[in-house]
Amino acid sequence: MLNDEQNRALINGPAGIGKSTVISAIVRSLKSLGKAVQLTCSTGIACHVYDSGLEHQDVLKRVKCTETLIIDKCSMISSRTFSSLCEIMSLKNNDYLFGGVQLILCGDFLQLPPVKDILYNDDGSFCFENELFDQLLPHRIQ
Ligand SMILES: Nc1ncnc2c1ncn2[C@@H]1O[C@H](COP(=O)(O)OP(=O)(O)OP(=O)(O)O)[C@@H](O)[C@H]1O
Repeated sequence: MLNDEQNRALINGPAGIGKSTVISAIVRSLKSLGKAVQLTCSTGIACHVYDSGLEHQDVLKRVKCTETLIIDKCSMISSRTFSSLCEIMSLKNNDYLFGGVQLILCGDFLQLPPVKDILYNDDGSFCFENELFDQLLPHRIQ
């Protein structure tokens, strides 16, 4: 389990290796410790950020109470969406990237890539191509 000094992690591996199983175990463990965990995936994030139908206040409340944010299928999170998420999470605490929440990304960058979206000026580049990614996670994707 991650401690306070291991505040962020990338769980990366090929299809069927057991990433989602590990995530489920992490969620169970963190919840048993009383942590406020939000688990979502790339399609879920699209729903929450753009067209979830939730009242803004509901999203804001959820952002502010989140202690750990887990994003599964992160290969489909574009660089632009990653920046947007970072901005949204800064509503919790503007002093830290992603509002200072514990961030756990999970996925396989050799599976589905982000979807390009001209309407949102999204060129479909990967989240790991975003400079914020380097600041948040020291991992290198080649
Ligand atoms: N330690 C393990 N021992 C045996 N089976 C496992 C183990 N971990 C996971 N599995 C099984 O392997 C299968 C794939 O696991 P899981 O869905 O977690 O993989 P994944 O890496 O998330 O896959 P994908 O990238 O395709 O979403 C599941 O049926 C799961 O129950």
